[in-house]
Amino acid sequence: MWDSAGLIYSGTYTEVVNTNAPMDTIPYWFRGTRLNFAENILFSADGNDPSRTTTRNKEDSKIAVTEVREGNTEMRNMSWGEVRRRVGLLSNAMRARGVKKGDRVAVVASTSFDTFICFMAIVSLGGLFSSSSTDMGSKGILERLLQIRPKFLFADDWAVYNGKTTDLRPKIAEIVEGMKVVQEFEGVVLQPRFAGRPADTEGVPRAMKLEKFVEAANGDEKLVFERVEFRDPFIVVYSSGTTGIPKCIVHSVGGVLISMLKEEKLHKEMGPDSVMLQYTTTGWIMYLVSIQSLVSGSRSIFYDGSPFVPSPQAFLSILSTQRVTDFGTSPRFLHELQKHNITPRKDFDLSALRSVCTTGMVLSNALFEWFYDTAFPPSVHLRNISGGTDLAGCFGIMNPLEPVHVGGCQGPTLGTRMEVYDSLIESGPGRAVPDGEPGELVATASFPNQPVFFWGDESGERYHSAYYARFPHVWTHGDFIQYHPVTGQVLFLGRADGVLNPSGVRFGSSDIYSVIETHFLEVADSVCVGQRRPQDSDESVVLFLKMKDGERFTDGLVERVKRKIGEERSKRHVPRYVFETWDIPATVNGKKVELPVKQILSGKIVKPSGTLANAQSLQFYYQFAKVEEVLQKMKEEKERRTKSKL
Ligand SMILES: CC(=O)CC(=O)SCCNC(=O)CCNC(=O)[C@H](O)C(C)(C)COP(=O)(O)OP(=O)(O)OC[C@H]1O[C@@H](n2cnc3c(N)ncnc32)[C@H](O)[C@@H]1OP(=O)(O)O
Repeated sequence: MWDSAGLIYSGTYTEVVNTNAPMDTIPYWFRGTRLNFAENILFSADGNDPSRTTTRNKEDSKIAVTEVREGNTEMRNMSWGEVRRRVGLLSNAMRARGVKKGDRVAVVASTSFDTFICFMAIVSLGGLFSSSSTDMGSKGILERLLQIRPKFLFADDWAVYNGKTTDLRPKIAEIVEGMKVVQEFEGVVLQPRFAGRPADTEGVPRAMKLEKFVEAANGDEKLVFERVEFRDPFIVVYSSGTTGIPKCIVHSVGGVLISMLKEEKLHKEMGPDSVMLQYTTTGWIMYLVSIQSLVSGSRSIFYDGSPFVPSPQAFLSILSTQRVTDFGTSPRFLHELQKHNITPRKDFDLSALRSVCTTGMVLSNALFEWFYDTAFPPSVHLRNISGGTDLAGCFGIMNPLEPVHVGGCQGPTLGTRMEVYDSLIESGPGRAVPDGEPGELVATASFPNQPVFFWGDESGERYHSAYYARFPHVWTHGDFIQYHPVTGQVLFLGRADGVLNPSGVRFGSSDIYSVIETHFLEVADSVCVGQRRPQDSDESVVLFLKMKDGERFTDGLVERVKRKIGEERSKRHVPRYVFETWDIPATVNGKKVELPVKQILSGKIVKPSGTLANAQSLQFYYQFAKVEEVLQKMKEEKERRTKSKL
């Protein structure tokens, strides 16, 4: 890949990687080379000299990015020339305001041009970019920002989603208040959601408008790229587990670039004529995917808003009007189309469309069938992929050389030694299962896009325990998988941990527990799991509350819990069901155990592990495998009580 990828870099390496170093020591790849992320996105390499750049396939007048806002009424193009000029201007403004290599700039914003320009500007200086979406609550955002301590926060002034317009300034003001303790934080830059109509900064302390911020560049649009070492960091992304604050996962410039080029060139065959529309918010790793397609000179369309408003058809019409070649979406979106009998191939000109990529949750077999039987032209490549934030890439991925079979992903990604380990082995050296049997997804050798560290985790302990605690020197990803014995496709059978995943939006149960622990002192303990039974098309989040002695579980409490989670995290975090429980399974060491509860709710019979201190507690949860019956009983009970009161 190094020789053929077309990277822009300087320096040379003597060793690709030390293959004798265990992967948990995060071996150095391509040591001695220097490169810049933004430079590789904004230019192409000169074929004769990789340290020189050209604008080949990225000519000044060619359209680089298109911005489409909910409802399709706001649609704008930006050429490569303008992108470069605006990145130059903003990066010079940042430099003039003291931003330098290693500094962090965060955004809370939509997938707009402004966010993209900001991303490129900070990384052109050798700084780190980090984005959160506007639907996140201020508490969740602060948990991230207080860890990474950005110099500036770029934030949208307004958001439009589901037909609703929200003034984000009160939320931003709360964030600024929370950031008081961060010495290096210089303030907020408000990005205008409505082009040419920036909101005033009143009510938001330490804020200035974007147009004011760029004045510091004095009109200087010249781009100067700081080439950094291959494994220097350029982005921080986040994931939450079952305990503690979010993990701030730091990825390296070189690792992600080479992995991206591998995906774009070999797995996806993207080129300068490709047009990519990836539906995402800035809070998901798919945002990086919407940027990565630019590396090969493709055009990327940034959509902002709900794909269902004003109608799924309005959203789908972008595929034909913009001649989209590669569309990225989610199983949940395809399911909605199927549910509403929408057949894109009948209603739209999809002659440009080459592929539809789905990710985030398992794509059901029924959707594979529907996709080809009913919905999309047979020539379109259905590409289901799986990977994640932790690797800014994929484990299971598309393969243009082989057929698509129903279920899972076509195969493993190149350059990553992915294996399946026996899931019954809980610790100590792992063992690969015989071919075709299910087990834990692991990586047994270093790959370039391993994250380099977690921000703020000086000892490396959190990093180590996130991936390497189960099997020594082996990355355990947390997915149960199986290679199909005949086709070799990778079947994803579910998460091996308590990560929640409704509609493909992932978050950790700790996001929920911290809200309960902070605001609901009448609750003694809680357990939050995802329920997805064979008959369910999506995962439901179910929260159980154990009340303190003498405290009552009431409808009012449920309502307050849901409201608070919505405010502090996001509406996407709000549990579908909240029930009372009497006991929460825990290990003999007192650690709450979610997995058996999740499995029971999802219709499985669980053999309790010997490490459970209160195995009998599991019995209570079996009734919720038929949650509809529980709800019906509760309703009847309530009616009976109301009647007897009357
Ligand atoms: C390689 C890998 O493996 C990597 C990955 O997995 S990356 C993760 C990939 N995941 C995905 O792509 C996720 C796919 N899912 C989706 O895109 C969305 O669930 C969906 C768009 C399909 C569903 O949308 P939806 O039905 O509107 O629900 P959702 O978007 O969840 O909205 C829920 C609530 O949040 C609100 N909301 C969402 N975004 C908002 C925003 N920016 N501002 C304000 N409110 C917002 C909505 O208004 C809604 O509230 P109301 O009910 O009061 O209206």
